[in-house]
Amino acid sequence: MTPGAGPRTTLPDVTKLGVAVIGAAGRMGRAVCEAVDGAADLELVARLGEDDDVAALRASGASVGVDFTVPSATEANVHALIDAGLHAVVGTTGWTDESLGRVREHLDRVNAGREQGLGVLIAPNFALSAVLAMRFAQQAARFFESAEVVELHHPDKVDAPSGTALTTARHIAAARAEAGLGPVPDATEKQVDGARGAVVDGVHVHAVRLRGLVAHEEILLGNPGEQLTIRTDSFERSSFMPGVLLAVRAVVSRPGLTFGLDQVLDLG
Ligand SMILES: NC(=O)C1=CN([C@@H]2O[C@H](COP(=O)(O)OP(=O)(O)OC[C@H]3O[C@@H](n4cnc5c(N)ncnc54)[C@H](OP(=O)(O)O)[C@@H]3O)[C@@H](O)[C@H]2O)C=CC1
Ligand SMILES: O=C(O)C1=N[C@H](C(=O)O)C[C@H](O)C1
Repeated sequence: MTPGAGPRTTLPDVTKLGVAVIGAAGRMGRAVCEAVDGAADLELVARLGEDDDVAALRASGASVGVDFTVPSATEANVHALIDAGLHAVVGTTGWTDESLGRVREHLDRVNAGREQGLGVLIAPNFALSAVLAMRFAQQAARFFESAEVVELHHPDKVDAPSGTALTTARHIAAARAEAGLGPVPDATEKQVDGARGAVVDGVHVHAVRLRGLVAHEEILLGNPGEQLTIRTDSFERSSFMPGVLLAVRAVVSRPGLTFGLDQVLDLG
């Protein structure tokens, strides 16, 4: 574990919220460290990588751990943060109903014995444009016969489809089911494997990987004679930082599990 701001010669500033970043050397981790460093009310007290022990954060002065790592590591990190008595903000992808359920149970158990409960906030996307795109897609879905999701990312991304696209597709599917819509129309009888993308709760999701891109998504909604396209583009990782900082500040007073940044925005 490397102290956040070089060798520390004084105790952490107790008027600031102490933040530890896990995955600190990664693309998002580096941006989060910089954003936390630049926030007057936050103090970056630790940067962790793959070989560091999350349990050591107990004595670091950190109140919140921020995880931007890899899908195979994130759940264990969150349980370790809870065991160390920290709140958690998580942007890493790969969460399922089952892994979310385990975190919820863990929090219930730990919070039963605490005056001030711990919170975990997991968001598939912290960019405001993406959060709004997901919400707009959910609102529009019931009015359209067809719906497909196309996500486009940098080629160094290890998972496909993106966590944002999975969440978008699930929201669209739920809205369609609630409105009593049947399956999307599709006469395909014969295809090269994968040509129609992945199917998430009945919604086709397509993943593009292209050098030069950061994070982008298009939601296509179709009716006879018309189309609605909802598009979000993160051109830079700075787009995620206001949402991450908002989540860090919010999570300390939101005991239990929160899924999605929309939950802390006043979206109605
Ligand atoms: N919610 C959101 O708004 C966003 C979410 N993401 C998601 O965040 C995650 C990270 O993305 P990105 O920063 O681009 O990925 P990177 O590969 O750049 O960074 C991941 C970092 O995690 C480290 N790491 C791997 N395993 C562990 C572990 N067990 N404990 C601690 N650190 C570990 C890696 O170290 P090493 O390289 O040494 O293995 C690396 O430094 C992805 O799941 C991505 O989809 C990305 C952007 C926005
Ligand atoms: O890996 C990325 O870059 C991103 N991952 C998240 C996802 O999978 O949805 C969020 C954003 O799309 C960037």
